[in-house]
Amino acid sequence: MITFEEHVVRQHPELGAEFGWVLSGLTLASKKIEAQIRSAGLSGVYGAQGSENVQGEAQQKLDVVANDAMMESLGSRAGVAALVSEEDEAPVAFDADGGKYIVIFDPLDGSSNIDVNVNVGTIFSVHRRLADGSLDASILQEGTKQVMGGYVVYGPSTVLVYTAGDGVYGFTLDAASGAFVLTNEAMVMPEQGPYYSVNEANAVTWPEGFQAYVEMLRTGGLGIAYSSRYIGSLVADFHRTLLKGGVFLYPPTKKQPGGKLRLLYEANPLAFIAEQAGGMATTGTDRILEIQPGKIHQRTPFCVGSKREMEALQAAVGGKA
Ligand SMILES: O=P(O)(O)OC[C@H]1O[C@](O)(COP(=O)(O)O)[C@@H](O)[C@@H]1O
Ligand SMILES: [Mg+2]
Ligand SMILES: [Mg+2]
Repeated sequence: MITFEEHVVRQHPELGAEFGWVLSGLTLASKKIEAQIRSAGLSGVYGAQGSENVQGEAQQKLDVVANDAMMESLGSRAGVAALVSEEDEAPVAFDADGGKYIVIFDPLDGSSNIDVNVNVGTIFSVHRRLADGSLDASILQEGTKQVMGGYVVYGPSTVLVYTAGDGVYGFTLDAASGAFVLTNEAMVMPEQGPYYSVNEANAVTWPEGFQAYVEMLRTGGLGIAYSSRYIGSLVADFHRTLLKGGVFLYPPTKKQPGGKLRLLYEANPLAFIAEQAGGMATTGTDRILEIQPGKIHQRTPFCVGSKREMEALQAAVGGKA
């Protein structure tokens, strides 16, 4: 039995003892979040909090519970310079001078699905604090600089997936031991898959290239009779795409011409995992991991999936293949 912490420390001794603390903070927080989700109906934490986050989105009670769990579990750890959350306007600095790592996260992804008992998750990205830069510069690094990208899906099983740049590994929370145990060694995304995943209600407001692309998938242009799947929890839609192949898209829309999903704590960690698994992640035209972030809550169009579907997308929307 190999646990998540043991796996990372064995594969990446260069990350140092402080990184072990970051890992134990991440697993502690996700176990707290999973326990709250499992008993949400009993403890009355379903529903809206009655407040908005910095992005003007209605916060759910569980968004706040999950954010508190991440802040408490990671903030007290040696090695953490700052935490950046979807739910907080500004970074929260802890050991800004001594801490080596910055953890950026979406504490609970898929909020709109919480009350109906559909899979939700936590997405995280870890950067090194730059020795000679400000905290802001350390936070606003390109996705290629990530030390680790990962997520936890709270589904029928609680599953953690991570990459630190040498492949993708999956772990399942073992209720008996309370540990995330290695269950998916060296995960590889199929080269082509049976599903496309997109909120088609927005189709009429997508740029033309995206409309033509989805129409091409629907009419057998890639030689497969696709099925559509859309959960509306990015983390769960991504997890399926990683395991089964295909493509997930959140194109620009009339309402959100710059895209909906957030670069630092949604797109970047998942793009890192996708590439490490043999897939691709772009805005349609540009590689996600090479975008220079300008602000912490920046949004981006996000397209991720198998090589075959992604190359066809690049061709349809005029990007670099
Ligand atoms: O409802 P839409 O517009 O299809 O958007 C769904 C997307 O929004 C999100 O719920 C946004 O995440 P949060 O719940 O963390 O705000 C993604 O998980 C999902 O992919
Ligand atoms: Mg999210
Ligand atoms: Mg969220």
